[in-house]
Amino acid sequence: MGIIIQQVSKNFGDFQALREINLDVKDGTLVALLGPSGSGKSTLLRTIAGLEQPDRGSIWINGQDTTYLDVRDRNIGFVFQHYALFKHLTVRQNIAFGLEIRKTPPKLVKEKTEELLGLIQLEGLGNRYPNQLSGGQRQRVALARALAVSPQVLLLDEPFGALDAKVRKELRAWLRRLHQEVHVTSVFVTHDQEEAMEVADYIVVMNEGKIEQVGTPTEIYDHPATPFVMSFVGEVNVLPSHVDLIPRNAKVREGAAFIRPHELEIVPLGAGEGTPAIVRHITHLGWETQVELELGDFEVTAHLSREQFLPLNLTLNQKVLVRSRNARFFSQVA
Ligand SMILES: Nc1ncnc2c1ncn2[C@@H]1O[C@H](COP(=O)(O)OP(=O)(O)OP(=O)(O)O)[C@@H](O)[C@H]1O
Repeated sequence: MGIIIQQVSKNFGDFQALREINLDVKDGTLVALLGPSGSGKSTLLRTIAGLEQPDRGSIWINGQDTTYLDVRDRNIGFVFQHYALFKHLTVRQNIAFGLEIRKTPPKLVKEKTEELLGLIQLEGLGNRYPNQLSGGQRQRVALARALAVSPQVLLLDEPFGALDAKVRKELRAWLRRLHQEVHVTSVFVTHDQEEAMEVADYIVVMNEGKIEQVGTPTEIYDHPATPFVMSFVGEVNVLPSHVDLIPRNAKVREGAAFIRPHELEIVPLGAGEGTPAIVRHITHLGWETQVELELGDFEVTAHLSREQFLPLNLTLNQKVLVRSRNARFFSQVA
């Protein structure tokens, strides 16, 4: 079951926001729509929700054709970037709201509300008002409110976008655990590749209204299907394929070579094979060090772990050798 999107296109005037999207979101999975601003992520999410109508194509939710079904009849839970809690209701009343307007018996409302307060780990804060909560707590309440009515599908549009980096990171881990408990089919929009990697079972990479690739976080990172995906889901050096530092065992193809910074190795002069390079900048990033190197006409960026970096004793303008453990080739550049 889950969500099946078939040949969905959507125009805003002359602008094509979605181009023949085909996507299968398996039942009970958490899928991230990842892409740069304007790539069509929110439009696709809003189309699944019924807040936008596709111009062509169809959307099936749990076996039902919902393409033209009213938004209220889709039984979808929605969480937006900006907390849409009712200010004049307490946390408990906010969570209970959807159940009460559905005329759920009071005993059931109470049970469900307490269960959800436990699930979002805010048991002690049920009587507070939204303005007495932190941003992260408010988003947890928004999620509980969306889950209260047992939606068939949960849609989240940059739910942690307005929060600071530390809280975002905590909430990602929390959402992952929560999803493992509730297993509702969920689609999550983000432009943050780290967030998508950490939270999702599958990532859908979007660009200019099209899907570039669908895969697990590991598949997307290790086997990017296009230069766009390779560049979007992590840093990358793009070099002409004839450049020397490409590993000998790599099958050199036409086009450009894509090398991740952590795939580069630095070797002291005389200590092995490699392409001569000059150290131009060293930046300490905490758990790793970024070294920018000049190789004739090109610059490359290497990321070294502390263990790799310290024994090298690198200094600015030092001559070194550089080589790559890996490279991928694409015929066109992103
Ligand atoms: N109601 C609308 N009318 C006209 N153009 C729109 C409308 N909604 C979206 N668009 C355009 O469609 C494109 C895709 O927008 P969308 O919001 O889906 O992108 P996104 O990938 O979610 O970007 P962001 O991360 O910035 O939210 C954008 O160029 C946007 O300007």
